Amino acid sequence: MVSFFRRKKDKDAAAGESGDTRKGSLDIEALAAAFPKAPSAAGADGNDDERAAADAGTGAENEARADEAPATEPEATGAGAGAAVLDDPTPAETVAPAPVAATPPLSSNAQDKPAAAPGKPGWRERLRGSGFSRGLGGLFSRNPKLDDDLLDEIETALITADVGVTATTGLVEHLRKRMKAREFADARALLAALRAELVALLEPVAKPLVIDTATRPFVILTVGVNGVGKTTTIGKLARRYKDEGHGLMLAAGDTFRAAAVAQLQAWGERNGVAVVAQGQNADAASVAFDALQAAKARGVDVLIADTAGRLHTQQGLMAELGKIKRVLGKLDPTAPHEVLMVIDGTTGQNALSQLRQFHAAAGVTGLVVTKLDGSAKGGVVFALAREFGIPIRYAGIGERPEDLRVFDAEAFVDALLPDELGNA
Ligand SMILES: Nc1nc2c(ncn2[C@@H]2O[C@H](COP(=O)(O)OP(=O)(O)OP(=O)(O)O)[C@@H](O)[C@H]2O)c(=O)[nH]1
Repeated sequence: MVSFFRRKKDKDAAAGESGDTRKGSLDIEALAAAFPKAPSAAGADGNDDERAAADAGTGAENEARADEAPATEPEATGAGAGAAVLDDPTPAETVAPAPVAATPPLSSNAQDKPAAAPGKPGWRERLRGSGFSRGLGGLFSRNPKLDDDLLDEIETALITADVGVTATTGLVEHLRKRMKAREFADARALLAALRAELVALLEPVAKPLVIDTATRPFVILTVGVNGVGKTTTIGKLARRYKDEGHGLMLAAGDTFRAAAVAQLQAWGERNGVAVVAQGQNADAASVAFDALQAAKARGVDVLIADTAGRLHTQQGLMAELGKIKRVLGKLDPTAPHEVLMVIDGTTGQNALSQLRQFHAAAGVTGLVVTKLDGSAKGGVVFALAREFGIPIRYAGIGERPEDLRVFDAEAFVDALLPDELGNA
């Protein structure tokens, strides 16, 4: 049987993997529409126009470039921690832990969901609904024959699950060769081989983030497109690192979205972690600068800086990431020590062009793939691994603080594959 995707493959490969901008812009619009935000009043920063366009999902982002140079970069003054060193003299405010009762909910429904079971069973429980799991599960529940049709159907299932044409073709053609060489006794043996190949694809990128305790503070800069879960991930990381005994500070560098600063402060309050903030519309680089100064002065182990979501096509906003990095580098030439890009697992193949652009602008050193629970197809993780080889540090498998797992190639693959093989 020649699958639908086999027929479409050449066309899709040309459009999707060679960076067809028209297709990309449709994906971007869909993404922006999926995470609508009320456009805020435009500030003095020309970047606000880009942000407003992105948040309103107008598709005007390509025209709304902010061409002006980023605002004046703060100088390393040797001033005390938290000192105002900006053109805008708004002092940085360090939020001390507050009563938990005052903390707003993490999100509308996060509180009501049952916690994921710890360890590998949590992966399977959360990823069962993924497109990947459903596609292959349906296939193997029919006891298929070991033949070319089965490989075509596997190919369709993988592409449908966002694995991408290049990665899928590589996997399937290798399995086909092995089948022709009579390596497999039956379909189950083929599935076992598929599992091994999927794990082998992910193993090189399953490299946990190691906090270098000799570097103090170890600075993590989080970046990503709007609404992918950056602030939520920072909250989860704060909980994790605090539990591991690290002294922490957070920098509320998402100064665009009205609720982002409050959201981060809520996470800080809940976990007893100080948050450096200057409020909405402050210069993100200056927040990062103040926060690093404060973290150094206090001897904090880990500083995690949030940034506003930005579409990867918005050149002015992408350049702002470079500015934040440069400003951090004035206080510590080795900072940031990790540029952690958060990617929404439901984004599909558009995640590849996002990562390409963010990597070019900010030098991404690690990934967090979020929202792998629920409706995510899961396959994009394989496409990212194959194309970039950038370490995948964590997987977000829910909204609760404990729903951030160190990325584990075997646990992830087993959670996606039919029950009889997966031992997660
Ligand atoms: N189901 C699920 N939801 C998640 C996960 N991570 C984050 N979210 C949700 O995604 C939504 C957006 O998360 P935020 O942390 O606000 O995203 P952001 O990237 O900071 O957003 P911007 O500031 O607009 O760029 C929230 O409703 C989160 O609860 C995850 O792993 N699974």
